Amino acid sequence: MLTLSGLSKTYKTGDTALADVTLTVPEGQILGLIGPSGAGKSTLIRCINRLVEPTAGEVTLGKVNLVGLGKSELRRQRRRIGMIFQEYALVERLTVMENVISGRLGYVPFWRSFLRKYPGADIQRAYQLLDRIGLIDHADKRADALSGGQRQRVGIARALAQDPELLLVDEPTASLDPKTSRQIMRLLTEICAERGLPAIVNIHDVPLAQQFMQRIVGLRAGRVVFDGSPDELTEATLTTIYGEEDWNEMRRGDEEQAKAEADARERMEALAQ
Ligand SMILES: Nc1ncnc2c1ncn2[C@@H]1O[C@H](COP(=O)(O)OP(=O)(O)OP(=O)(O)O)[C@@H](O)[C@H]1O
Repeated sequence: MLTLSGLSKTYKTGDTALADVTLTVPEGQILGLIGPSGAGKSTLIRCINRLVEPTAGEVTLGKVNLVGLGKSELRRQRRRIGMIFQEYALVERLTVMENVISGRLGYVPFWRSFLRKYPGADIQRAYQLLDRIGLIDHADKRADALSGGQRQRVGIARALAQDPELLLVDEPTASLDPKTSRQIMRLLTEICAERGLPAIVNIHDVPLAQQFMQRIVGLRAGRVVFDGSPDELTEATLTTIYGEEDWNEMRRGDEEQAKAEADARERMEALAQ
């Protein structure tokens, strides 16, 4: 379980990105973080593993408050948190398998990783993960030979190789087309459910969040302005989170996207006849 208490962040520039955020994410829950640009979503995710230092508040994972830990203890505690990034952050010239197993880096002595001598159990586990994400046949391919969706699958498997107790996911589908985005979200939610793994997903796509998240937290100007289930997310609440002008614009964008997808489907069907 993850608990944030009074979490705040003011950058040196004077920008207050987070103001007194308090929330608990129980085991197995997948929480979507939505809000306009600059609302503090990335800052929130980065404060949890202290890639950004919070100005005040606590981040408690299990029984450990991560705020205030010294460098080496923080490094150890970070193993408990898997990160999945928008741009996948794979090592392009390494193979799929090597990328997945690099999730074990925090656990093996430096010389072993340098010589690429991972323990047999780690290798076996990495193959199991590759099988789970449907890429076992691509194990020996270089990461740069994969499609965007496949790369994000590798990103997911690498985070899981770490055996995390929490997943932090930063805009996982921002570089993917709508269909692949749904496949990735489905995989992510299934895996969290299988393992009882809690996750916080920074997601800019509201319909995708509504379709896949169990709980949605809306941030605006660093504060939580909505915390509830996807079906409680009404037009009125979305207007509160995004502001009237931005929400209307986003909705128009979504409608145009849906229409473009429907047109493309129709054209494909006509070609197939
Ligand atoms: N390194 C930084 N130094 C100073 N200010 C920052 C820094 N990073 C973020 N900010 C400011 O903090 C606020 C929150 O930014 P953050 O990136 O967390 O928002 P976000 O909701 O993730 O936005 P987006 O959806 O555009 O990525 C913004 O006002 C931003 O300008």
